[in-house]
Amino acid sequence: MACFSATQLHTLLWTSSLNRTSHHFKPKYTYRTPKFLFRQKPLIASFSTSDIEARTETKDSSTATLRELCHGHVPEHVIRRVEEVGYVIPTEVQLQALPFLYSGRDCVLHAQTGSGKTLAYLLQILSVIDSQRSAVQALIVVPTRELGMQVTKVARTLAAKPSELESGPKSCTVMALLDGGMLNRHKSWLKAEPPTIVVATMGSLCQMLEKHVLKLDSCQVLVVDEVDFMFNSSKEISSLKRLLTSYSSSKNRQTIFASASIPQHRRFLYDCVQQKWTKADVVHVHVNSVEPMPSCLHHRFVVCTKREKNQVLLSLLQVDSPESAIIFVSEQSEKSKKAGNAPPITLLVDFLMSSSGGFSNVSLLEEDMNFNKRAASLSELRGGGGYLLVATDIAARGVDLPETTHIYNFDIPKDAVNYLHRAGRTGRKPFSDKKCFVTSIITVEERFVLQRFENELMFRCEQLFF
Ligand SMILES: Nc1ncnc2c1ncn2[C@@H]1O[C@H](COP(=O)(O)OP(=O)(O)OP(=O)(O)O)[C@@H](O)[C@H]1O
Repeated sequence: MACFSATQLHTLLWTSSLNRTSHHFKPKYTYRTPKFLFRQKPLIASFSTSDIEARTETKDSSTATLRELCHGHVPEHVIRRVEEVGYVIPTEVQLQALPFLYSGRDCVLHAQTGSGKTLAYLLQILSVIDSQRSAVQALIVVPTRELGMQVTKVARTLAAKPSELESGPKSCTVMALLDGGMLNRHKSWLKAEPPTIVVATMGSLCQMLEKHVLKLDSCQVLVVDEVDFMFNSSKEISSLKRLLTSYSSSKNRQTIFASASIPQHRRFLYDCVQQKWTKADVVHVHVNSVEPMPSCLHHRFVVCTKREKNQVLLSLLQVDSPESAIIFVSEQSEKSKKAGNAPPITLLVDFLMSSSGGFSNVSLLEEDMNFNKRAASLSELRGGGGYLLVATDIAARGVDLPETTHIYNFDIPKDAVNYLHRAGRTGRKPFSDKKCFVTSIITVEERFVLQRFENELMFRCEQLFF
């Protein structure tokens, strides 16, 4: 149990409660493919990382640069722009996936959070599109507006001309078609001069497709980011299947799926081929398959009662004094909403702001905020300086705030996959091994749930005692 006094805060002792030496646990969601599925020659090319290395004629991973990897595939002005932005050395997933992507194969990019999957698929898009042509040639589907805004920003940054190139080819246009956006304006834009790349949430995309405003006849690349989340969402699944099969055909496009978590991936790959979401020779690029989370993450937990949680969080923040942190809070239940209770996230923000610790700079990100407020909240954080973001799980998928060093699970994630994605909001600097911290505040009853996550995701969690 935790007790809190100012003196104790400063004499806090972090003690490991775990003496386990081995953590070779079997992930719960390892899917055993029924033998009959692969009785004949496998329909699916599913390679482990080493298989891919063996089949890829890339340079030695320690010496290849992004320029060398992109040469002959990506236009020179895009390569220069990539370098100007600061991407010089490819990450492992980029090194493994780009040769397959450039060959036109459909790919499932399955690699840790923060491993650079976005740049991998954007480079492929930029290698095939013709910026002189006015037609939607690439479509990127994302689960949230936040991720959509972020991907749009990276795509626009890479598509812009390098600073020294004033003349030269016209750069391609990128449209963000995200829920809550100004869809009427987008309709006129789509009719007048279709953009080259569209980044869309499923809801907005379907509206445009159903009204025949958006046409996918010229779409050469379709990306579904956070694919497991999309297939798991009852709201998205039927539209997504329609997009993959009715609105467009896998024969006429390259299909790329990306996520850090693809539970039962063999089953998923089998479905991809059977349902014709991809072509039969789809490649599964699985990087770091034995270590689902970045190794620079240090996982910790504190056990306390529900009533002590606020105070424990405050103590942790005072002791850690993180420069930039995200605190994850559960969404308010429908029952609590109906009862007219204040959302737990707002109560927590109020508590932090009124606490003696002086957290005046607390930002908030949750589902019920309007589009502009949500956009403003994130761009403020990206503006530089330290931040303390209190968020629901809408910030758990894909959001890239590389300065985040600490994650606090004020409420325990609902499953291991959710833990992985929340934890993955930190440790997002590909070539840095700076330690980042993920701390869960749990009750005694929740300890076994956290233990289950440890087993499934193969990590060890250290208990903090006050
Ligand atoms: N080659 C590179 N060199 C340096 N930084 C890179 C490189 N590729 C990507 N990054 C940076 O790494 C961070 C994470 O990249 P990205 O958002 O694509 O991760 P992700 O694999 O999509 O993660 P998630 O699964 O959490 O969505 C970003 O800040 C990005 O700018």
